[in-house]
Amino acid sequence: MTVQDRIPLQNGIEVPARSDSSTAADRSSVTISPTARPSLQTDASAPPYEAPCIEQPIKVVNLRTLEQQAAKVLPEFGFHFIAGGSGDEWTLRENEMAFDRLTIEPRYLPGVASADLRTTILGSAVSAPIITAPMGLQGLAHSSKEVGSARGTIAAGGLYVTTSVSTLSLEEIASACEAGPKWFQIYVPEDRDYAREQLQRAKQAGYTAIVLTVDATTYGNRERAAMLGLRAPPRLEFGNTPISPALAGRTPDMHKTALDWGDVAFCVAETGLPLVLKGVMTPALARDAVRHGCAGIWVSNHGGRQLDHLAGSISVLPRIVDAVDGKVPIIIDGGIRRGHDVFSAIALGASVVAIGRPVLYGLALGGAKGVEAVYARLRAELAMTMQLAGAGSIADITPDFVSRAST
Ligand SMILES: Cc1cc2nc3c(=O)[nH]c(=O)nc-3n(C[C@H](O)[C@H](O)[C@H](O)COP(=O)(O)O)c2cc1C
Ligand SMILES: O=C(O)C(=O)c1ccccc1
Repeated sequence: MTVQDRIPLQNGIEVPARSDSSTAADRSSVTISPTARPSLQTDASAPPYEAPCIEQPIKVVNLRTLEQQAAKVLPEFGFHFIAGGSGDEWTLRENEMAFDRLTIEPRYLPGVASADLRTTILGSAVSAPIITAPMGLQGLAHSSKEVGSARGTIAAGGLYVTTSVSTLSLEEIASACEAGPKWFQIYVPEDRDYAREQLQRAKQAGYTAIVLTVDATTYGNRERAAMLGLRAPPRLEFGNTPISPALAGRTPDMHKTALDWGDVAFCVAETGLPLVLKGVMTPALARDAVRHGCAGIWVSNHGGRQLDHLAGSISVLPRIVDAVDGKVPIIIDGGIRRGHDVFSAIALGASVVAIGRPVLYGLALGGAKGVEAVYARLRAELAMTMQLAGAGSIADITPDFVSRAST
């Protein structure tokens, strides 16, 4: 069996032939760390990594085929880092498959002239219930890095979530969001002083909520690079290196493994900002989060990149909605590719959805303009779904619109 034969084919994508000339010995140094710290290893002897740099409006037929378009412009390592999941990639596939098992029950003759997609999330107005999920190391996707995805998101009327493991600094990204809504997602650093500095910088830069990701206390079992023999870049840029001289030498991707509710309280105490808990997959955690004062629940399995064999995120949403009982808003991500996926998630009780990989594919293909085109396409599909299903506004999208496919 060749190396390529072992790669699961996702959405019809052919695994490209290896294009570098590294030896097996070189490749054996490119291992993905089995611990959370650091998250990804580099390969000092690999050739420089060159991300796409074209800025252009792009044609988005739909968000699913975008993956194949992006595979053509991204270096192999970057493409598989973005597209891949963990382990057998079962959860990665299940995220989309779980949406595919849902059906819509239309309400005809509702007298709806056109659909109004606008809504709000934690006090921020958005043009549609669609926001950008936090994603690390966007320098792998495009030379404009997070500035491109942030500009595209804000231009589309979305909300941008900056990750603490961004290529650019959280301040540079905040500037790119200008007056648009922005949240800061933190991987709590092991060093308390550095954690405090990051949180205070985020508040200072104008982020209006903290997202605390709980599903990455060690790095997931990502096998694509090893299976394909792909070499990691010689270095990975992290933009949020410490500012205070007392913290010199602290690495942005040294994350605390022993996360607990004390970390939730710490983030709230340091900033006074609303805290959204990301990675909630059980009603029990959702209930606890509400009890501990979280302002929002983010249902996510990290796009199938962390613990494999977690359920598809839409499968757990109804039970989490019941547990939360309307006390705080719910955000959901994972496999949202179609307007009817957004519609179903809202019908089942989410306030907004977040999209991950499609934003990076748009970024790779056209920079900020590419991201804007991704949003435009998904928004257009949602508007069409609402019009045809008979929902005039986001508030109109009630649970009776969705049922399980009886196949
Ligand atoms: C390349 C990449 C990097 C990611 N980095 C982060 C991160 O830094 N923090 C985080 O909470 N989630 C991270 N995620 C997970 C996303 O926030 C999100 O949960 C997931 O991508 C949603 O699924 P989707 O890609 O199917 O839309 C990352 C996902 C991708 C694809
Ligand atoms: O790849 C990821 O999913 C992720 O969360 C991450 C973590 C550290 C650096 C870059 C991305």
